[in-house]
Amino acid sequence: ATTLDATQPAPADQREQHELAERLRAAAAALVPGWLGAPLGAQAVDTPLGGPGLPGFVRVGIAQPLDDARFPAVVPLLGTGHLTIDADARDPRVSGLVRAVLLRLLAAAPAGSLLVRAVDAATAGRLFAPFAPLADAGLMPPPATDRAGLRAILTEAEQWVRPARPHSDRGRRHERTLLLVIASLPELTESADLVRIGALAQHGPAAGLHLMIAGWPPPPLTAETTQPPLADSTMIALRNPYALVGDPPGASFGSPGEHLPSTGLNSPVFLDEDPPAQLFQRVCQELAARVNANSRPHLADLLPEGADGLWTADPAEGLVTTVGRDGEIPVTLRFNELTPHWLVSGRPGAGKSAFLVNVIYGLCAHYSPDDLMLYLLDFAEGSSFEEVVPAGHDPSWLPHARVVGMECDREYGLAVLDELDAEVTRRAALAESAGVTRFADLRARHRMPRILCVLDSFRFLLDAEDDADPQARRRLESLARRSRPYGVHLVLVNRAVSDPAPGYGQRDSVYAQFPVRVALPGGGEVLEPTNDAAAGLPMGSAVVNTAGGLGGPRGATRGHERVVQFPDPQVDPGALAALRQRLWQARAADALPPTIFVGYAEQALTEDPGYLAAAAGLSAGPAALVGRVLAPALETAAISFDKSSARHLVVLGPAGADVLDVAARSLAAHLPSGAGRFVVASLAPGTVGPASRLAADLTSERHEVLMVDATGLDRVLDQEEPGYLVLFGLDGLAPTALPTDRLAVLLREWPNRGVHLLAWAERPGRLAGVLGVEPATAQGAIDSGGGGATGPAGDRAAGALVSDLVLLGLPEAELAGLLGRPVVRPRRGRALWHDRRADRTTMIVPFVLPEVLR
Ligand SMILES: Nc1ncnc2c1ncn2[C@@H]1O[C@H](COP(=O)(O)OP(=O)(O)OP(=O)(O)O)[C@@H](O)[C@H]1O
Repeated sequence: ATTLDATQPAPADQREQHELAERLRAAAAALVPGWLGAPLGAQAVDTPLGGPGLPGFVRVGIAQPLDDARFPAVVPLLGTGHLTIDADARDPRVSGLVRAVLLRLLAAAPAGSLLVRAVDAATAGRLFAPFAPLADAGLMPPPATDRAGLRAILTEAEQWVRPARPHSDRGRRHERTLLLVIASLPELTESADLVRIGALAQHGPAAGLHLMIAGWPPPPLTAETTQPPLADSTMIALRNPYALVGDPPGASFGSPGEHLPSTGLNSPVFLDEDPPAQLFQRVCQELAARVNANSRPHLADLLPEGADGLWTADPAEGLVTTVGRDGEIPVTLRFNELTPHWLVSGRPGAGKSAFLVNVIYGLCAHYSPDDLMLYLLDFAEGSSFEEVVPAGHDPSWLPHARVVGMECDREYGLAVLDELDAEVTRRAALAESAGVTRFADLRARHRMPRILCVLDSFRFLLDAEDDADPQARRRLESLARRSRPYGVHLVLVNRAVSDPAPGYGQRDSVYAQFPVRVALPGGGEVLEPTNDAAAGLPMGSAVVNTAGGLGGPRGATRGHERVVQFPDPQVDPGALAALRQRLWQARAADALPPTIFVGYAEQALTEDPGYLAAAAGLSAGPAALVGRVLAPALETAAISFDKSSARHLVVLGPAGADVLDVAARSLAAHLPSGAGRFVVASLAPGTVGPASRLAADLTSERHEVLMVDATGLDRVLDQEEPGYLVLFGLDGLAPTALPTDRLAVLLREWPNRGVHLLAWAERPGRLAGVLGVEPATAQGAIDSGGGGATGPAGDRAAGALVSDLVLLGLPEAELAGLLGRPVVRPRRGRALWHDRRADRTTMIVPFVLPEVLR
């Protein structure tokens, strides 16, 4: 300071001046690195944006105490006080400085941490035109250009400063700072407003508000408009061609008292000039992009904070999760007695899966698998639930998931509803015997999880062919109605494609059970027809309504409805996988993976747990495995052939040969090596190949195998030795070779000798009488043929000659004839397994042969 004070007249020793300038340059490099202090030439374009924290100092120009001694002139601003310039931005040096300082601060502050409000009356806002990209990012709205605009900004700034301002307004991540930049005041700004500015200067810094005002103090036109210098500000006074920089608030450039009172930096300062246009462009666009990316909610916002929060929530009164944010406010939804079920809709690609994944992960992070169990079913093509099951090299699964179904059949969905219904019945009985009515009380006596069942594209469940299936509707409605007090909750998800949309009105008996409505873009039909809150929703947002979609007066605040922004969990698949891993690692030692049902996938015998157990010598007795039962647990469809059971299996239908093949192989796998006796017959054209491959394979497992044709078969039909007859193409046998009545007699006698039939026929044809449901017909055949014993007429179980039928690819009429009642025809890749003894028909996914055998 002393040295600077000695600037004039020219110091005797200029070397000292140069050394000082050198030291000050070094100091500036440390104090205002990068954007804050470097010359804003074109070369600055590549400097990365952002910094570790709010910049405290900024360069305003170059001090030049001597012609050849220069150093950056640096002043404190953010975090300290304000900056005023005595001329307003009509002076190009001032406009250049204002834009340069603003650009430096924006570029150096962490993205989104600095908010700017600007006033520019003199050029009607053009001064700030290069900062326009920041408007959309919410960092800097278009500048105010008149008194009304100025007042609005002052009001906003006063609210910012007001001590009662709730914390949440300030952004949750960074403590944000507001910079009010006045490049030129509107003409005839009233003294009241000038006083407000003065007051803001006084109280601002403590609340994170700073001012940069060009043209302060304003010209003293009247006594009232005469303003003192702003509190806590560094003042810049323009001279020609340089400027003078006053002392910063609470500090001094000079050393007061030693010579004269300090009057600021005792050196002419050449103010920074207007930065090049491409610099504005780069900084503002990148900043806006970053802020947009940061301001989107993240999955982490929906999860409990830290590892301590995992699985600590109490489900007694309900399940709660954050589904998104309304501005800064997290919006939570519940599954409880008031809002037991949700209905979600959106057009394809509207983010339904994203929304669901958020909800599922949010709940699974809060509640332990002892408290929350999931059934997740998707009926359409899609991958909503791929996130919860093992994929690729990642073996983890969500330990809460019991059943995960993708591209599910209706039957599978209905079976899940039945399982849930049975659980509700069980819980109701427990509640009744305990004398309680609320889930919380029931759970206090019997620890049980809340169950959440998500049915994505649920309309497939309700719609059979074209008509709505009243049976499915009834089951869904009954479950939704009864489950309310027992902690069983449903989420129906609709992929809105139909036009006009189906009605989800309050009066509909099913949908009235679903008070929570979530409308994603294109999904407004879950709201009341008069409620247009979902019109024009942008991607990543949703209307959540807890009153069955009810609207309200336009513009009025609706307590039951909010528009939320929700994150896209796929933005960071690594984080999602890490969370799944964490939840998976935390599972109980005896936790079982979910049953995963993939509708389009084939079921391989060689991957079936029942088959694997049998192959490992762990079977309870001989059984033929024909597929997996289309029900939640996907149990193996096993037909037991132990000694006491009088079992025969006939597979009927065009594609049935493989099922017979699989059944015979699985049966052999249940028998100790060498203990089985099989007669394999190829009776229809095209069956020699599979029959002989089967015979060869059974032989190689050291079973006794006899391969025969029609003639050979005749010789073994009457023999006494126990064993299994595996007949490919039973309907290929000429009626003379095996009259129906003889077959009927044999079917009745064989079990007594330990002989069981496993056969495939393409069509029932003449066998229908033997296989069909009408005992009278079958009995008739027996009576007329061999005079065998008659069973009690009408007693299907006793009269059945073939205990088990597997039916696939047969026309509906033929199925109805065989089973004695109308049934839904199984689609490709599905079969009906009819157990005549139990009079039970079950939809199964029949096993396919391993690739090598096809
Ligand atoms: N919150 C979000 N913000 C922005 N993009 C999102 C958001 N959520 C999802 N997306 C994106 O939108 C696309 C569709 O999302 P998603 O698969 O969740 O939609 P969907 O409604 O389930 O689709 P579909 O009806 O085809 O199953 C994806 O590319 C996803 O990354």
